[in-house]
Amino acid sequence: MHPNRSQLLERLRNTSPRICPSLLDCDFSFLKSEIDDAERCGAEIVHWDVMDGFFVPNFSYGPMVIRSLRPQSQLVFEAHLMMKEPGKYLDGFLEAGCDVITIHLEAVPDPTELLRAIRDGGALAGLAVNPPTPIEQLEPWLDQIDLALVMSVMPGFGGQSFDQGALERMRWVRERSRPELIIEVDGGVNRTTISDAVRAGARHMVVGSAFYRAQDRAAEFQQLTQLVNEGVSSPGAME
Ligand SMILES: O=C(CO)[C@@H](O)[C@H](O)COP(=O)(O)O
Repeated sequence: MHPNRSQLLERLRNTSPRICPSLLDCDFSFLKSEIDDAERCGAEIVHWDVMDGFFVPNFSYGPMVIRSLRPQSQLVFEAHLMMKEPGKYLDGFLEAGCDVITIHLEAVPDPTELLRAIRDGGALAGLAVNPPTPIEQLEPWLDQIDLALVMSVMPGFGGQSFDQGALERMRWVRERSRPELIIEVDGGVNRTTISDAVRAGARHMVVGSAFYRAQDRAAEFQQLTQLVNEGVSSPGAME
């Protein structure tokens, strides 16, 4: 295994659930300090929402922007590729220094080759599913991924409401996957929804608007962390 990959897996596997601020809701004119602010508040990971205007009806940023910020931060960079043709640009994201790269099953119905390329490139491989996609479609790939991203909104925009159906879908993944698979949830995660997400098995909680639009981000991060810890220690929580 690529040394970075094995070290990263070890690091992400061994600790409790984490909050992953989503940069989609930050102030892009201060991108570096917005990433630093996530770190100041206690984050270990930032979530880059990459949108191509085809897979989702919105644009954001690409590998050049991520590459320019990579030397500026020690945080784990996770790229969520909301792209119709992620394979065309995968090398760019690997070269940009992304630590985790997640592609969508809806965009790549047979992701075997791309998942292998992500892992061979030294990153962790994630596979995402949108709310309408039957969760059973993940099953053939569970052994080929490091992270399963269960979307709790239709991707494209921040600030949407959490789809409660994601809870059952995460439980489904948790029951069928090896314990070290990271289950991630993304969309509408906030003080109201985060504990249920943890109880359903989420280990990475992507939080956009609830963090970046908070009046006091450090206090919000702390509050969310407390709710995560309560979710972990309550009945039905992940092992
Ligand atoms: O991938 C996406 C949206 O497509 C998300 O990462 C959002 O950016 C999360 O924002 P909130 O729902 O937390 O406001």
